[in-house]
Amino acid sequence: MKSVEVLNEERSAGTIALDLAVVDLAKFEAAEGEERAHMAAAFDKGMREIGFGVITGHGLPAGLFQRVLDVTRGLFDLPLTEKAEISSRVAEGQFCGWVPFAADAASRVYGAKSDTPADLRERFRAVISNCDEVRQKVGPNQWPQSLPEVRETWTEYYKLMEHVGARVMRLAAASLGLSDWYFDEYFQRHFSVMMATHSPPFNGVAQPGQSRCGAHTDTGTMTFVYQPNTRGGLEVQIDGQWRVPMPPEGSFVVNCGDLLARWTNDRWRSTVHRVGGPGAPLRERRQSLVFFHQPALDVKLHCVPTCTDARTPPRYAPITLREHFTHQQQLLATRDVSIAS
Ligand SMILES: O=C(O)CCC(=O)C(=O)O
Ligand SMILES: [Fe+2]
Repeated sequence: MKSVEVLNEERSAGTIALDLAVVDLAKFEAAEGEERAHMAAAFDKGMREIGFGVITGHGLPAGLFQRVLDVTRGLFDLPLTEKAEISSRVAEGQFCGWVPFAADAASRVYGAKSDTPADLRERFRAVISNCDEVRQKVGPNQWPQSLPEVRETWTEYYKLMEHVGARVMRLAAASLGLSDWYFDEYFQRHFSVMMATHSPPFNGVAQPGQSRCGAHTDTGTMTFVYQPNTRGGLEVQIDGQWRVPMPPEGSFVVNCGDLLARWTNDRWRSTVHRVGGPGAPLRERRQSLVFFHQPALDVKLHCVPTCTDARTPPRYAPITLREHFTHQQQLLATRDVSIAS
């Protein structure tokens, strides 16, 4: 068992690539019989053993990633006074909007000590949904008035990602031996969060254990990460070593969060990861686009039926996403968090 602090201080293995199962979504959807079963099995194996995979063939238009990165860079480059106007800190309970550089630490949320150094990144988050309960949970979106293209481009990306998320959950269903549509109903009023991160070029000396985003697991179901390059980027902790996924250009790294691990009775793994840890190059500006695809807030998630049998009873009680958030906060407040290595 390693503490979060120890994980944060462990040096990046740097260039040791992490091999991930790559699934071409369009090919999967067109495949039949043995070929389809083979692709589903590869995804299942990746989620069981590593908790991470790669999605290609998602159909997002060429150039969209770069457009979103460009307009969002414009947002991050706004004067601080303008960014303060769209801050997520304007009101209690407000979630959408800009989060300043080094304002918090993902590891702290995960349970690290409160003096864990802050993450070397700023963020912007939006939830483009009309569902009442979703809006109530996150507050209004906070778009920069001087850059209308941010709202337009983000809306385009978010709408396409809703669809990619639903398609990947069909792949997930097939991988778990369920009917393809098993998860659809849970995502009807989904609570998905789009987030962009920005780490400006860093020439200073990072504090011990400081990174662009400290060691943590994701809370929700599936996370889709697009990063334009891997330098100073995502690192995944496998067998005690920090390893670097090397996804093909234009693809997503996809990972399983705590709630999906729970839903699958721990058949799938929610694996510890971080960004630009000690030893990683931080001199270049880094941006990433992260889409947390999550189910409806108030639908009970019962153990996936193919993940339990007479010898493997459900380990956890049914739970909703909203209850899961509360439950995790309570756990973090009380436990001395250590992570199995
Ligand atoms: O920026 C990234 O590539 C991923 C960040 C991350 O893991 C997170 O915020 O949960
Ligand atoms: Fe994460």
